[in-house]
Amino acid sequence: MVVFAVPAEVAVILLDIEGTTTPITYVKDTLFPYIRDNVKEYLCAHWEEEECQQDISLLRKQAEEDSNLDGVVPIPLETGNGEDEVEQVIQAVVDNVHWQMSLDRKTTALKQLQGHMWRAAYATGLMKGEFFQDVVPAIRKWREAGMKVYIYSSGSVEAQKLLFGYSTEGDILELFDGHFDTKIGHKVESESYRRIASSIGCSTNNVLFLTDVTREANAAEEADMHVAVVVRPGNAGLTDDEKSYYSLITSFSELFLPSST
Ligand SMILES: CSCCC(=O)C(=O)COP(=O)(O)O
Ligand SMILES: [Mg+2]
Repeated sequence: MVVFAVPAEVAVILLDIEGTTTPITYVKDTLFPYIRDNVKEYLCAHWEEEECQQDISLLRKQAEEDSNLDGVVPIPLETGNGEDEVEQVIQAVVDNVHWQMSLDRKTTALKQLQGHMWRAAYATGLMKGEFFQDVVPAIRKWREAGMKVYIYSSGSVEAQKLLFGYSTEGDILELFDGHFDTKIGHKVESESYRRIASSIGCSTNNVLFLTDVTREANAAEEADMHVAVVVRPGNAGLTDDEKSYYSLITSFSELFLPSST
């Protein structure tokens, strides 16, 4: 078995979700189709609510920023011109969400709406968060060894809490010391990792970040975090250069903590 020796200065393990704790297939075949299939119905049912209107405002702002991108769907402002106008705005939001999802965009606006939409699906038992089988036992072990464990995902903090709160392993939220999403910055920007360390109250070199995406690993490493790239069934392949440059693990059980020597 391959072993990744966790450096002694590491006190915090920071985890990505999709492709790291959770199969990409769960995200692509369960979470995302739910959004595509239900976004129109959700918007019609919640349109008058403050939270829904805030989500729309954020999506509209994002669409403005995206105005130079191919295929972007602008979201017109509602001027109070009756039901036909509401229907047009709803359709624009639906088309915008579908367009963003077709590109697997990780914008805060899209992720915020998705998090709100998944609430009902988790609460009614329609969906349960899934993890690779090594994940929960390893996190328990790390915590027993005194490690702090945080999540950093493009999925909103609310979506993260649903995934871990309503999972095939029950409610396992107690295993985490905190959650970060793109509100702290994008995962491919090194500044995000500096902000995370500062928010936790440690140095970046006290953190080990586990992710399947080498651009994220690169950004974390630039910020002086330790990184290991997680290779899981269904993840995107790595180039030969990436395979030789990064420390690779295929299971969390391959992490060897200093205290376990
Ligand atoms: C609760 S995470 C839902 C999955 C998701 O929307 C996503 O974008 C996952 O991205 P990650 O940064 O975890 O790879
Ligand atoms: Mg990932």
